Amino acid sequence: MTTTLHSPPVASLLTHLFADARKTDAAVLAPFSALPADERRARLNGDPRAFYASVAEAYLPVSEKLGQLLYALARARRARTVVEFGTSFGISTVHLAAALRDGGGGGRLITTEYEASKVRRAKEHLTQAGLVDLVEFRVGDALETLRTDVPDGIDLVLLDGAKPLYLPLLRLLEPKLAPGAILVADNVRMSPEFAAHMARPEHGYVTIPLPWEDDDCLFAVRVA
Ligand SMILES: C[S@@+](CC[C@H](N)C(=O)[O-])C[C@H]1O[C@@H](n2cnc3c(N)ncnc32)[C@H](O)[C@@H]1O
Repeated sequence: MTTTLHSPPVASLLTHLFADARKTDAAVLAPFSALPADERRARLNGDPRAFYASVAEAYLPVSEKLGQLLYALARARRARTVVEFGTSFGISTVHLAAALRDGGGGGRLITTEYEASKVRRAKEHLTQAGLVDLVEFRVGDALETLRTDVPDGIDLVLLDGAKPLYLPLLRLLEPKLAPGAILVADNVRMSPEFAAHMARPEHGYVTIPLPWEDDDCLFAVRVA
């Protein structure tokens, strides 16, 4: 049996998007990578809106391995309600929406992104993948776009936007999480407050770091 993720239109779209991301991001991020380390750190730790606007042409995608994991986790959870922070051009969104499709009962994936131009491209990619009907795109700052009209019983959350927002967003979404909900947070080393919060069992999560060679992720399950 072939999954939607591995079916020709989606698999070839993802192959193309990951290849384009490698090429595009190398070019877009070259001036940033050439900066002295302290300047790079200052920009990363500065105003996130300004940083992401300065690299708005970059995909900054999840890795191929993390994409596969997101699909597998959403399938294992039989997810119906998924929230994603950080749409970019929709690579992770395609993986998550494919899992909703293959879960059989449809579902709702709410994804949010600052940059309207990125959302337009993401919508095109989800349309090409035949998955756009499962996705609700919200343009703006996640702290505002996810403040209202988020359903109860969230099965899975992907945190992959501005790192200082991980903890405030967790607090915003926590009342809506289903028991046993899954959280995946990428680049957690850049969000030490969030990582410290999640590491304390009294906060209601069992967590496992996924320190892959090209990732720095936290996998967590809501157990409170
Ligand atoms: C690492 S990229 C997301 C990559 C995407 N998950 C993928 O796999 O293709 C992070 C994205 O989050 C967006 N972002 C960062 N902070 C945000 C915020 N506060 N609200 C909405 N979007 C934000 C950025 O513009 C950027 O496109």
